[in-house]
Amino acid sequence: MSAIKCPPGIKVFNKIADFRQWRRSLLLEQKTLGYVPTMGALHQGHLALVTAAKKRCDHVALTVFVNPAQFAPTEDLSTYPRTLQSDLEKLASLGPGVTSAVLVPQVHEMYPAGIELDVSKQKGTFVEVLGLSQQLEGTTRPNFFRGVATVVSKFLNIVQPEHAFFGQKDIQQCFVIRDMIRDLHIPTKMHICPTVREESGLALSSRNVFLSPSQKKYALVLSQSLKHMESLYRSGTRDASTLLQAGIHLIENARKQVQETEDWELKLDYVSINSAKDLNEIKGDVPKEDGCVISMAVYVGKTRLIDNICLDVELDD
Ligand SMILES: Nc1ncnc2c1ncn2[C@@H]1O[C@H](COP(=O)(O)OP(=O)(O)OP(=O)(O)O)[C@@H](O)[C@H]1O
Ligand SMILES: CC(C)(CO)[C@@H](O)C(=O)[O-]
Ligand code: BAL
Repeated sequence: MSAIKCPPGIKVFNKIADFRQWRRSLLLEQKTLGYVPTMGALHQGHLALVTAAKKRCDHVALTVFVNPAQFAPTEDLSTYPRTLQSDLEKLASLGPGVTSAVLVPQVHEMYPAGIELDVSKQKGTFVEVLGLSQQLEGTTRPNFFRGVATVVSKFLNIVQPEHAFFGQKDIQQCFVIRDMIRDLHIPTKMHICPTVREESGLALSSRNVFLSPSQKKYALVLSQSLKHMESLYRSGTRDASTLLQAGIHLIENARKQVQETEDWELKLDYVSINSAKDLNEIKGDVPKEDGCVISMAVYVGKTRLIDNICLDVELDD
C-alpha cells in the first residue's frame, strides 16, 4: 500500500477497522453511502456503476479485492489483472467528490480462518444461495457463486451501504445477490446497471486485456449472436430452441473460421434461455409475462467471456 499514491479527495483504506471508522463518520453526518464492489482492473463499466451510485448517494465507496474464494484451483487467480494505481487514477478522472473511499483489504482480514481454493479444505463461514448457483455459470464454475455470495455478504456487512450497484454483465451474480440480500435481511437496496459495451458491441470486462487483436474481433460473436436472437424474438419467434439454434449457428461459423485461420480455439461453453423469475431453463415457448435471460459463455482462446441480454424484464426500479 505504501507504494500507492492516493489521488486527492479519495481515501484509500487497507484495514477494515479504519474504513469502518470513516463509515461511522458518514452516519453521524447523516450522509448516504453507495457501494460498488469490484475486483479492480477498472474500466468504463465499473465507472458507470460509480456514476450511478453518485447520482443516488452523498458518498460512494468501492472495494477492490480479487476474491480467492470465487476462483477454482484451475482458474486465473494468480494472473487476474491487478492495477490499483491506475484504478485510483481512473476514479479520480471522474472528478472531485465522486468517489470518496476505496477499501483494498488484505486476504487474511477478509478470511480470518484462511482461504483454500479447494472447497473440501476450506474452514470458516460461507454463504450459499441455493437454486440459483448451480445452473449456467455454476455448471462450469460450481463453487463460484458460493465465493461471490460469501465475499459480498462480508462486504455489505463491513461497508453497510444504503445502496449497492452491480452490472448486468454478470446477470446471474445479480440474481444470486438479490436473493441473498432478501434472505439475510441485509438493509441495502441493490441496483442493476446496464452492461457498458465498446462501440463494436463487445461487453467491457477486465479479462478483455487478455485478448489479442484477432481474438477481440472474434469475441464480437457473443454480442452479435445475442443481438440476432433478440431481433428474432422481437419479430415474434418465441420457441427457445429455435432462438438458441440461431445463436449457435453464428457461434459455430465463427468457431470454424477460427479453426481454419488461427492458432487458438473458439469454444462455446453454454448458451441458454432462462426464466427471469427463477433462472430455470426455458424449454418451448418463452412466456412473455415472466421475461427471459439469454446468456452465454465462450472461450476465446484461453479467455472465458460471458454476455447476456434480458428480454421483457425490468432489472432496476
Ligand atoms: N461491461 C460492464 N458494464 C457494466 N457493469 C460491469 C461491466 N463489467 C463488469 N461490470 C460490473 O462491475 C462489477 C465488478 O466486476 P468485476 O470487477 O469482476 O469486473 P469484470 O469486468 O466483470 O471482470 P471479469 O473480467 O473478471 O468478469 C460487477 O458488478 C460487474 O457486473
Ligand atoms: C461482486 C464481486 C466484486 C465479488 O468479488 C465480483 O464477483 C465481481 O467483480 O463481479
Ligand atoms: N465479474 C465476475 C468475476 C469473476 O469472473 O470471477
